[in-house]
Amino acid sequence: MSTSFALMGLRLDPLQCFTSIIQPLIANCQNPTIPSKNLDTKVACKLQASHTKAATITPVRCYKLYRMNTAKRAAQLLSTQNIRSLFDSVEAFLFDCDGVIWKGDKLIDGVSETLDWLRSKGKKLVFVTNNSLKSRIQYAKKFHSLGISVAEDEIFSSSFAAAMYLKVNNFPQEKKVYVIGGEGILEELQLAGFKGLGGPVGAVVVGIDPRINYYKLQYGTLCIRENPGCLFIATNRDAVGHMTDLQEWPGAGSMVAAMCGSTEREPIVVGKPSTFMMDFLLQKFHINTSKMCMVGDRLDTDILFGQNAGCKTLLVLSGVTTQTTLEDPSNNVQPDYYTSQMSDLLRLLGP
Ligand SMILES: O=C(O)COP(=O)(O)O
Repeated sequence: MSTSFALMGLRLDPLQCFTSIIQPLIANCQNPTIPSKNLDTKVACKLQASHTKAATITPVRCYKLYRMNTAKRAAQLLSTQNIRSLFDSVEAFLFDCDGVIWKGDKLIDGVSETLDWLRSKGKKLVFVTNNSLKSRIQYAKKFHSLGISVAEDEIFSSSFAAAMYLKVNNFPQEKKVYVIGGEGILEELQLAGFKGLGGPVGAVVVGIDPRINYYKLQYGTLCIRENPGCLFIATNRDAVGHMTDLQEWPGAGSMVAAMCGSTEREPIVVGKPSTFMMDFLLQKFHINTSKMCMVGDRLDTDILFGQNAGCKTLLVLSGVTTQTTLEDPSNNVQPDYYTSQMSDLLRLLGP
């Protein structure tokens, strides 16, 4: 028998109740355990929040706690009062690139000095980008051309994630991968031993593609619809990005949406907010995620990625998110801190 829940005048089915209320609540709890996922009869989870004992809770109580929890956790403006505790508790800063480090090919003010200063203070620096146009090697060159020294293995791009997803899932080398996206994906696939041309196609990877056209959509659609078991992988679903300094342009989300429309399938997303890349990051940096701070300009990718992985989170307003969006009542992703741009770390704490 199926059950639905009435919350704030809305009727939610058990799955909606779980994904929109209980999951976010669990993500905010320190030590969650879910004894039962049998949502048809009764939704229950054990909650170990800082101020309550473990208890079985109903969806309504869950919702109230969730509201209390998020209300308490509204983002704090980064200031001289709170920055020290953040800084001292963090061993690694994870930086998103577009909107945090650069916009298009233009470096954001103060980035270079701030990164140098963080390194001089012994902080590990990691760069996590959803933009799949470049491979890790190409990103290292881009950093270099902008006067910043970053090693290839400090960069985690969604192009790399797409190739690693196939690798860890033992994608057969004899099958081919059709790519709607940029050179970065093809280069990472090649480095991982996969081929992008010929047939039979066993996976379609979709990322941002400035040369998207109807033929590519048709070929990708045919592969997914006609080849049994063909994987549909999206590097990311960012709505927009700063492909140039002055404007926001359609992001990979628009190409992925086109493929969802024609295939009537949902993709496996390997970029932020999925924590798939975190496993690779942890192989290099043996640091507990609670000692990491994810710095990003998007709530639904960067900040959610940080939160999903258990990192501290800092939103910068130098990219796509405005303070109005952050404070809008419809926004349910609250970072721990926010500030105008990443160089505020240096301004508030530096010499
Ligand atoms: O360009 C994009 O779509 C996103 O890139 P970012 O993750 O570096 O912000």
